[in-house]
Amino acid sequence: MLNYASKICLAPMVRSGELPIRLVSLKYGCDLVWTPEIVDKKLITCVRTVNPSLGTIDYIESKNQSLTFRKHPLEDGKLVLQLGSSNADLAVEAGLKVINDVDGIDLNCGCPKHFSIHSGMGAALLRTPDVLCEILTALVEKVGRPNNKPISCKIRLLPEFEETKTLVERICATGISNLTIHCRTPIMRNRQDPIWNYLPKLIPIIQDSGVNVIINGNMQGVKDLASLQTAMKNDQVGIMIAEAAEANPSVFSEAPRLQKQIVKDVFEACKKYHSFSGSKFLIQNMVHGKSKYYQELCRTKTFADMEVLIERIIDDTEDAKMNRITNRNSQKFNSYTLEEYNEHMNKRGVLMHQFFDNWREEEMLKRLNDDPKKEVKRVKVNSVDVNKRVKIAS
Ligand SMILES: Cc1cc2nc3c(=O)[nH]c(=O)nc-3n(C[C@H](O)[C@H](O)[C@H](O)COP(=O)(O)O)c2cc1C
Repeated sequence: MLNYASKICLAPMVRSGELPIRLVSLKYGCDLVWTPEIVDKKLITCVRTVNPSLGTIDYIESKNQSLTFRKHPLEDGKLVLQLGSSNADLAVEAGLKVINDVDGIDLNCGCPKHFSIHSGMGAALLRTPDVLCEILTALVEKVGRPNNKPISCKIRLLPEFEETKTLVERICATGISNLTIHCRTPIMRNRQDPIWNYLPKLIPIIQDSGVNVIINGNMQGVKDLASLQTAMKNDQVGIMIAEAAEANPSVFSEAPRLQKQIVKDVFEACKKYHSFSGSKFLIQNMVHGKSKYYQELCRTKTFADMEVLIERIIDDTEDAKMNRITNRNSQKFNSYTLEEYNEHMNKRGVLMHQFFDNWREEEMLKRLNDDPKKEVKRVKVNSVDVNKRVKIAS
């Protein structure tokens, strides 16, 4: 049975969390990988096929023969499939279909995008806790337990502490094994710093009910796991990374690779396992828009074009963007040498300590201001401006 404690994980990401990124993340030390959200109805219509030439298991949508999900044996013991659902029966049917090929099933309860919430899925489930818990209970009883596989879910915070706590208590009573908290409210965007105000009160409630916790929201690399654990004095909590890994999946390693090296790694996996258009999207996320290669990359039309370009990038020791580590978070791109990157990550560790050392219940449990148009009044734990942080905390 999958153990989620103290793990560093690749987040579910539609389009981005496809097999090449999952494989490269695992190569650089990621412990567990999530698939992009797959909607229950779509998964149900898929046909499972063994692909002998690639050694993969493929789920192909019967209507248009498109590849919905591809699993590689290197993912064995580490793969969580994320479902989008608003119906317990459909979730169970979809879960049973894939359960033998994955190590756990996760329910997406955090996506705020229209395509998810208009049909009651994603973040809409946070406002329909009866449906949310019915789906989780059904998945635990009918998919997880009979197959000895864990069920988990990923949520966002609600603006009020008490309503978040009540929801979390209900979710933990469904029998799930892990709860991932994306520390933003549903209307917040990734460009906004996540909010950790509720964590010191929420995490013990979750862990005391026997459920593991993973923290998501602007995590930037493996050092953040150790920093967060020591700052929180909690060696069981794990972290999940999305955008930073989308831009450079070697952030799971203590010494992330330069953009040009990582682009090469991802390209090799793409050529083997992914479509050209899907691959181009993945690689565009790794090439800084200000790199002189970005426009050329956008113009490539085949894997062969792309390969020629990537060889030129590898040989170029001058391009400042490709010869550094790009760390994308909160939709900002920053480039570092390895030394600068380590310094940046160490500063984050200091900030995490300061945040939890200075945490004050009466101040932190106030309603979260989640209006993206207003200056959010909260402690900016993720700013690297230590002095500013100290001023706020004092
Ligand atoms: C391209 C992209 C696709 C995403 N798709 C999903 C998804 O399928 N399921 C989900 O729960 N969250 C999804 N998310 C949200 C991430 O999993 C994560 O919660 C969010 O980006 C915050 O993490 P970060 O600050 O490390 O980026 C997506 C995010 C991005 C950037």
